[in-house]
Amino acid sequence: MTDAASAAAALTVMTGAAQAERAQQTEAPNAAPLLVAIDGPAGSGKSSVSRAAAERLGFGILDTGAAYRSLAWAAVETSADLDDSAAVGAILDVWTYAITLRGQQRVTVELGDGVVHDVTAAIRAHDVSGLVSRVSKHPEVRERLNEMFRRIVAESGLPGVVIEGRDITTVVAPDAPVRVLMTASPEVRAQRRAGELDGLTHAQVLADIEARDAKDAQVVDFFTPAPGVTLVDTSNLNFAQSVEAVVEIVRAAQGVAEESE
Ligand SMILES: Nc1ncnc2c1ncn2[C@@H]1O[C@H](COP(=O)(O)OP(=O)(O)OP(=O)(O)O)[C@@H](O)[C@H]1O
Ligand SMILES: Nc1ccn([C@@H]2O[C@H](COP(=O)(O)O)[C@@H](O)[C@H]2O)c(=O)n1
Repeated sequence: MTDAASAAAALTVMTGAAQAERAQQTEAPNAAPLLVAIDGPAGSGKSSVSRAAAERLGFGILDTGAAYRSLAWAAVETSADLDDSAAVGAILDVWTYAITLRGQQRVTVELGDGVVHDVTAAIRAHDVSGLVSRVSKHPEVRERLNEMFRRIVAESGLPGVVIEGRDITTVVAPDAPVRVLMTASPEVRAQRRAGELDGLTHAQVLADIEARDAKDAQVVDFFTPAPGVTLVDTSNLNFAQSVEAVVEIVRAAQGVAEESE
């Protein structure tokens, strides 16, 4: 499939100036989607397992880390100080952010100058992973992104959305009918990630993910399940088993909802 065709096949949700214009042209969706909130530390499998589970369920998937990564990418691109909350906020004032909720992930950022950057690959770079905690530590930035996430989900028009990150079960969607904390031991997470990152040893990957988790955990708790949140430890589960575990939790919640109707 060409880039253009795959972008058309996927559902993209825009934010910012372009989103406001689009909202005037389209009708509001009918019902709020069923929300599946998934949190967890780096490399626990949140993104890949959430994506596969969402496909099985016919739901969309919102990867919230992609927005923080895109913001870090944009700060570097515009030489903004990542530690300065106002400078990072100024990017949010002008940017138009778009991410696909179905199909292959595509993330684009426009920084107010009309140039649309496809950052899908760039935001996964090792240096962006090392910088992203510096933008995600700002409470004002988090509040604005959280608003954006809620809007993206509400306007998706989908029957359900799996939304994954660090504070989805606790801050972004604490009332979601399904809330999961996905964990795995640091060694297992590093092992999985090392397979993806050429040139980095297991020890380097382990050090990187532990350092990022430690910084991120100063802002939000994604190690302990909040009350009502189901813990899924994937340390001893293969990929298919992890997906099955999430799908089962969602199906059980759907069954309970149907019984009470
Ligand atoms: N249960 C599992 N068994 C084996 N491999 C897995 C399992 N879950 C995830 N993986 C693999 O582990 C790697 C990391 O998973 P993923 O990118 O989904 O983690 P993540 O929690 O979203 O990480 P990050 O927060 O750093 O983006 C991927 O290569 C994925 O395919
Ligand atoms: N809800 C979230 C999601 C992400 N972050 C920050 O973004 C970084 C990248 O997230 P990945 O899921 O792609 O690894 C992460 O390290 C956090 O700094 C966040 O704060 N809240």
